[in-house]
This record gives sequence, C-alpha cells and structure tokens, in this order.
Amino acid sequence: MPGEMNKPLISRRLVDSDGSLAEAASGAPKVGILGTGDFARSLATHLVRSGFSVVVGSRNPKRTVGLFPSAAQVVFQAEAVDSSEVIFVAVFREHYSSLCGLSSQLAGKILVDVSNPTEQEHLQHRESNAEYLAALFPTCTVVKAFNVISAWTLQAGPRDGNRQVPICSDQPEAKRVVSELAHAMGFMPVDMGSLAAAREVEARPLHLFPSWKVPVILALGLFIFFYAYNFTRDVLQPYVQEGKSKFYKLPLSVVNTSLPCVAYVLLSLVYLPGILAAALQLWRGTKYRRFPDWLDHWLQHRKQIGLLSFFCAALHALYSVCLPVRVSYRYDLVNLAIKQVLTNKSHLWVEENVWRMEIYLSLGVLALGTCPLLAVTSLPSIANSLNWREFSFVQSTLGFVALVLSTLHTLTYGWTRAFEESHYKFYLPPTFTLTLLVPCVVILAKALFLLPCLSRRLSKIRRGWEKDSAVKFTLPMDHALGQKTSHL
Ligand SMILES: Cc1cc2nc3c(=O)[nH]c(=O)nc-3n(C[C@H](O)[C@H](O)[C@H](O)COP(=O)(O)OP(=O)(O)OC[C@H]3O[C@@H](n4cnc5c(N)ncnc54)[C@H](O)[C@@H]3O)c2cc1C
Ligand SMILES: NC(=O)C1=CN([C@@H]2O[C@H](COP(=O)(O)OP(=O)(O)OC[C@H]3O[C@@H](n4cnc5c(N)ncnc54)[C@H](OP(=O)(O)O)[C@@H]3O)[C@@H](O)[C@H]2O)C=CC1
Ligand code: HEM
Ligand SMILES: [Cu+2]
Ligand SMILES: [Fe+3]
Repeated sequence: MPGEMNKPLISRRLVDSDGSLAEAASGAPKVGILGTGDFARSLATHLVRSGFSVVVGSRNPKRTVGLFPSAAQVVFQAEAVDSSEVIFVAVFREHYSSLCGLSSQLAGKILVDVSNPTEQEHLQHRESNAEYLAALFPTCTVVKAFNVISAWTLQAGPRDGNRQVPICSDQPEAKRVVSELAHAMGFMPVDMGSLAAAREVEARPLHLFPSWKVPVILALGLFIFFYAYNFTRDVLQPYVQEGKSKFYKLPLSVVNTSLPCVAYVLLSLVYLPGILAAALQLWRGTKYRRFPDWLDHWLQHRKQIGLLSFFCAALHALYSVCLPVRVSYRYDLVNLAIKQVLTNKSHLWVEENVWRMEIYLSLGVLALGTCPLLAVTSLPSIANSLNWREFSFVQSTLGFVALVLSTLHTLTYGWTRAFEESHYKFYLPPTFTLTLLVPCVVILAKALFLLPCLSRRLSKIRRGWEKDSAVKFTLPMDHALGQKTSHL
C-alpha cells in the first residue's frame, strides 16, 4: 500500500497558488462518481463546469445517462472506478456493501464519502458513515467531504452563506487533493482533522438552528406569560366583575399589549449579560477568568435574542397601526360621540393625552427605527465589512439607544397609570409596569459604569490589568500608612 501512496494521487495540480483553476487542458483530472441520484447529478454538473472530466458509475447506465451533462460519461460502476483516482460515493450508507464487488479495482484510490445519516441512523450507529466505508474498503483512503452541501447548492453553485466544506481524513495527502477539488469548485475547504471527526461533520446537517432554540423558547415563554396576564386584566376581570364580554380583544388587542412587552424585555435581556460580565470583571479584578457557563451561553445568544426582540417589535408596530382600522374601534368612537351629544358635553380634547400619545408613538417609531441598523450588521457579509469598533458601536451603543427609546416610549405610554387605582384590575398592576424592571436595572447599571472610578477601572481590566497580580508590600510599622499595593 505505501508504494501506492508515493505516486501523486492526481497527476496534475488542480489549482494554481491563487486558487484559480489550473488550466483544464485535455488532460483534465478525471473524477469518478458512484450513483446517479440527485447528489450525483448536481455534483457531475458542477465538476464539469469546474473543468474536470467526469465518469459516473451506475448499475444501469442506459436508464440514467440522459440525466447527466453530455460532457460526463455514464458507464457501469466497474468501468467508472477503473479510470479515476478520486471517486465520490454518492449512494446511501445502506448500499455501501453493494460496492464491495469493486474492492480490488478501488484499491489505493480516494473514496469521498458525501453521505448524511438521518437523525435516527446517526443515533443508531456508533461509527460515522465515513468510518463504516473505510472499514468496508481498507485498501482505500476515505475522505469525508461535501455532505453539508445540498444537491441544490451544488447545482446552483456556492453562494456566500454555504461555501464551507468541512473535510476530514486520516490521510493528509488525500485531504489535500480533495481540498484542492473543493477549491477548484469554488468552495472553501475547512480542515476538520482525522476521520474521527466525521461523526461531528455528519451531525452538522442534522442541526436545526441550534443557537435559536433557547432564545425562541424564552420568547415564547414571555409571550405566554404576558398574554395570560393581559387576558386576566383586560378580558377576564371585566367579564367576571362587570359582566362585560371583551373576548373580541383576544386576537389583536391582547396580542398587541403582549408582543411589545416581549420585545421590550428581550431587548433588555440582550444588554443585561454585558452588565453582569462587566460587574463580574470588576468584582474579580481581572478579565482572565472564564464567565460561568450560564453567562457565557447567554452572551453567545445575544444576537438571536436581539433579532427576536426586533421581530416582536416590528409585529407590534404593525398591530398598532391596525388598531384604528378595527370595527370595534369605530363603534367605540361613534358611541363616544353619541354619548357626548346626549350628555351635551363640549368637544372632547384633553391636551395632556394628546401630547402623551404623540410623544409615545414618535418614540416607538424611533426605537423601532434603530433596530434594523443592528439587524443589518448581524448579517455576516455586512458584519465582515465593519471593523470591531464600528461593529461594537452599532451593536453596543446604538442598541443601548434603542433600549432607552423603548423605555421612554413605554413610560410615556404608561404615564401616570401605574399610580391610579382604577388601572389595577384584580389588584394586578398595568402590564407595562412589569416590563420596566429589567430595562431600568440595565440603564441604571450602564449609567453607573460610566462613573469615572468604575469606567477607568473596567477599561484597565479590559486592557489586561489584574488586581491579584499586584505585589503586596507591607510597609515597616514606623510608616503610619496601611498596606499599600503597587501594580506591576
Ligand atoms: C436587532 C439586533 C441584532 C443583533 N445582532 C447581533 C450580532 O450580530 N452579534 C452580536 O454579537 N450581538 C448582536 N446583538 C446583541 C447586542 O447588540 C450585542 O451583543 C452588543 O455587543 C451587546 O453590547 P453590550 O454593550 O451589552 O456588551 P458588549 O458589547 O459585549 O460590551 C460592552 C462594552 O464593553 C467592552 N467589552 C466587553 N467585553 C470585553 C472584553 N472581554 N474585553 C474588552 N472589552 C470588552 C466592549 O468594548 C463594549 O463596548 C443584536 C441585538 C439586536 C437588538
Ligand atoms: N441529495 C442531497 O441534497 C444530498 C445528498 N447527500 C448524500 O448523497 C448520497 C446520495 O444521495 P441522493 O443522490 O440524494 O440519493 P438518490 O437515492 O437520489 O441516489 C442514490 C444512488 O445510489 C444508487 N443506488 C440506489 N440503490 C442502490 C442499491 N440498492 N445498491 C447500490 N446502489 C444503489 C443509485 O444509482 P444507480 O442506480 O445508478 O446505481 C442511486 O441513484 C447519500 O448518501 C446522501 O446522504 C449529501 C448531501 C446532500
Ligand atoms: C413604530 C413603532 C411603534 C409603534 C407605532 C408603537 C405603538 C404602540 C401603541 C399604540 C401602544 C399601545 C398598545 C395598546 O394599548 O394596544 C404601545 C405600547 C407599548 N409599546 Fe410600542 N410602538 C412601537 C414600537 C415599540 C418598540 C420598539 C417597543 C419596545 C421594544 C415598544 C414597546 C411597547 C410597550 C412595552 C408598550 C406597553 C404595552 C402594554 O403595557 O400594554 N413599542 N406601542
Ligand atoms: Cu450513523
Ligand atoms: Fe445554545
């Protein structure tokens, strides 16, 4: 076997040093594919487009030859494996054993395992599909690659988000060849190490937004809480105590007094961990100790929490502009007018209320208008075009401005209601009062950290100063001074 490994696996370099395709002259490197399914077809198309000559091995070439680009040869499996050094195994794991008849012809070749197990298979099998393939073909070199690329992406060609191709193999030379192939096809190979990493590479496509699970559960939990709270206050209490049916409020009005609360609390939960992290760094006098796991995890989920907050706030704004469109709103308006006339009251105009509403709506619009700036800089292509300071300015400073504007919006909306008994229903305070707690803690803490004594210490710590690295001198008794520390 070692002799086999001495000769270059593919006689020509596939790409030049700048990653461009080495001229695909007539001697274009030949790549083999076993299988003629969706993945094989897209792969063959893309390989041909990238300048490779492709030979596809099928159990029934006649039936499938029409599905492939004319430049690709579709032949029986045995013939296909004979003429290529690198062979993509584009069949499912359960059909690997059917290829054992080709073992002698496959000896010394590179087999690229592109397979993805289903969730159930992944749990059922101890070893990865790639390791299983390597066990079936010990005289071959198996490389795990391209499994995270869907047949569609292969067909359409790599775009920004999904250009990365995790690659692992026990044989560095084989890994290099497949990495060059990936490069030549316009993908970004990511070396994941030995074949033992194949299990993790195969688990990737099984993830379903892993970093969104906790934030979504948090947002749903908050919505359920606020919806139940508002239902109790706005629908149940009038029904139980005044016999009034306000169930029509359930689909829109109760939603529109719950969603903003979720948006607002989530927004404050984006900036609370930064506060806790800063407080911890101040308390410890160093930044060189890990945060507790829960805080670490929370810091890593700020993006998702922030985007969910923006989503809820945008819905809230949409719902709010729908309020005056509702029939119930118009009935109330007309009934109010009739009541005014019947009671011979002059025109209704409470200056304070007018101002209050103008201001809180305007603040809401400003608060919401700031969020898209943060959301846009969340996009990797935009974030990559900003330097760290710009990113931090938008995310940290503008984000905080959005939080302050939302607080002012909520306070002017709530106005004096928190102090008026009539707004307490079933002894429950108005909903907006519940939402103010966390944001006010964040805003006060941020203001506190702006105090020179704290901000200077915090920036020293963040530049690497440590309290405990101070060398402690105990001065001789005749010096009246207490223990002094000086810092290295
Ligand atoms: C719509 C929306 C989208 C969002 N998108 C993203 C996103 O794409 N990515 C993302 O990360 N967050 C995102 N967020 C969350 C949030 O905006 C950021 O995490 C933001 O950086 C948090 O700012 P902060 O001031 O709380 O904390 P930080 O910015 O973490 O820290 C506060 C300040 O302390 C300093 N600092 C903090 N830690 C250290 C340290 N260890 N060493 C030295 N200096 C330090 C920084 O200079 C910073 O100015 C988003 C939020 C929203 C609402
Ligand atoms: N579809 C996708 O988007 C992606 C697929 N993959 C992986 O690519 C592999 C192929 O997927 P896909 O193309 O969708 O599957 P298909 O079922 O479309 O194709 C599989 C191919 O395997 C061959 N085959 C089928 N049955 C047998 C059998 N009993 N014995 C031997 N060979 C058989 C057939 O080729 P023939 O009859 O010509 O011999 C068939 O075309 C899988 O491992 C999948 O996990 C990875 C990433 C994305
Ligand atoms: C275009 C933007 C916005 C508009 C037009 C708007 C409008 C409104 C309206 C009309 C109300 C009263 C709801 C009702 O009584 O049914 C309200 C309440 C509220 N809004 Fe907004 N808002 C906007 C943005 C925001 C943002 C960005 C936040 C926070 C992230 C927010 C948080 C709140 C809160 C917490 C309440 C109080 C809900 C309650 O206690 O019942 N709003 N807003
Ligand atoms: Cu498995
Ligand atoms: Fe997580």
